[in-house]
Amino acid sequence: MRKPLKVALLGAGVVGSQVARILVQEADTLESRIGRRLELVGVGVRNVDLPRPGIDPALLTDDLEGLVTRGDLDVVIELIGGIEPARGLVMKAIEHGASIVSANKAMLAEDLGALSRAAEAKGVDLYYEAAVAGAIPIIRPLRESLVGDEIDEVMGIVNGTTNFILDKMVTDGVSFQEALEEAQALGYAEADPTADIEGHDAAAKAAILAGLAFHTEVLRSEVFCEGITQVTSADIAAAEQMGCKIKLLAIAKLTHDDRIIVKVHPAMVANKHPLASVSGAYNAIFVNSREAGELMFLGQGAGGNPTASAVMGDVVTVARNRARGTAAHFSPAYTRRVVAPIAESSAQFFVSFDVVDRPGILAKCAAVFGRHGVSLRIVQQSLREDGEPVDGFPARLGIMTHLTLEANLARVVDELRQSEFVGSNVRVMRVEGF
Ligand SMILES: NC(=O)C1=CN([C@@H]2O[C@H](COP(=O)(O)OP(=O)(O)OC[C@H]3O[C@@H](n4cnc5c(N)ncnc54)[C@H](O)[C@@H]3O)[C@@H](O)[C@H]2O)C=CC1
Ligand SMILES: N[C@@H](CC=O)C(=O)O
Ligand code: NA
Repeated sequence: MRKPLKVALLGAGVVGSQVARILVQEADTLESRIGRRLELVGVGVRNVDLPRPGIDPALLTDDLEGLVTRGDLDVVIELIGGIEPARGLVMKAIEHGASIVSANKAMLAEDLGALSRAAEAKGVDLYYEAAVAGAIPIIRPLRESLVGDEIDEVMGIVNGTTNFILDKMVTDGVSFQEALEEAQALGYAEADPTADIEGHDAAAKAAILAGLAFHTEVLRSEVFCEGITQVTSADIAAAEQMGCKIKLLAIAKLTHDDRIIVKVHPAMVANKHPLASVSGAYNAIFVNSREAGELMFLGQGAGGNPTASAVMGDVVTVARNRARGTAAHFSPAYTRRVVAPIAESSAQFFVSFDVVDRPGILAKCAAVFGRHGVSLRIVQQSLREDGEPVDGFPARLGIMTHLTLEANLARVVDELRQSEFVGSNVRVMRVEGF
């Protein structure tokens, strides 16, 4: 009989516990698919005394460094999350000859280049399908299936927690906080949910997607990022009135001068666009490429079981390579593309603000947009339903623009905020698919 492949697991939380279960329960099936048995030889945890159903207590250790440096490991599955100590442990595991499977987008968005080069130098694998959009196969399509094509744009919903929250607020009318607590209980949120709601998790995923799509290194710090904490129920109602849903989007696209824009922000998505109907913790990603045209990937973006599916897909692939004595190298950075500043990105916007109700005000407002080269697509005026003027401003204008530069829109908003005929509550939302 051929020797089993030795596997170590770091972290037995929401995802790690499911991966451990599958490794044990499905050992025979996995063996038949790999041609070698997978032997779980250690599970690195913080507290070895906690009961962990389905995991042999003898495998538990809180000495994660000792585990990854024991020298006989074939595969290390990193599921502790966060940048350190995860990065140091993964580097050590690579140095000691283990292939890596990780779901850790925070770490990868910080250091994918260095980790890929270290894995390549050592002749081991680095796979991370679960790091972006949970169960959805998107890393492999970008780095393998589409590598012969030219990608122009990647756009999608890549954070399950925020999609779950926004969806619940609309469909069940629950508060932001209630929806967040439910997402945490269901295992969708990061250990620190600020990463989800402030957009940092989506920004890390956007950096990874952009790097793969455009064959370059993109760091988390280069990604423009706005989360959903500033989205109000009034924004949600305004979006509904316009026939849209608010979604947190991650967008990476080529500019006309071969730079890239990488951004994460909430947007009003027209109901007719397929992203508007992506509900709960589902994620969806559009890829627009020159030869293939438009592709859409949809599935569960968060949760223990869906994420474990993606992790196990990588484990089987890496183990098969290992069994054949090979490794696949996907150094992402074939080129060095510049990430353009957000001010140079274009978008459609919905700008809403309170105004005094006087003859000629609409023209004055339109002139502000015109002065900064922003063309108007739809103009709506509504008097307050309760008839009560807000701070002396009885009417509210909602203006949807045509595609315009972020820098121009910022000048419009500055001027509106300084105008005596506009109230202080100026809201701006980017628009997609309208
Ligand atoms: N939960 C989800 O839906 C998804 C999670 N991920 C990623 O998978 C990874 C794991 O996520 P979850 O399982 O949800 O997190 P979790 O917080 O449920 O589990 C992480 C586990 O690692 C342990 N841990 C953390 N630092 C440690 C250390 N220094 N030493 C020993 N143990 C340590 C924690 O005690 C915890 O039990 C993260 O990188 C996360 O971003 C990726 C896709 C989806
Ligand atoms: N917290 C993340 C988990 C998956 O990456 C999310 O909500 O999408
Ligand atoms: Na994935």
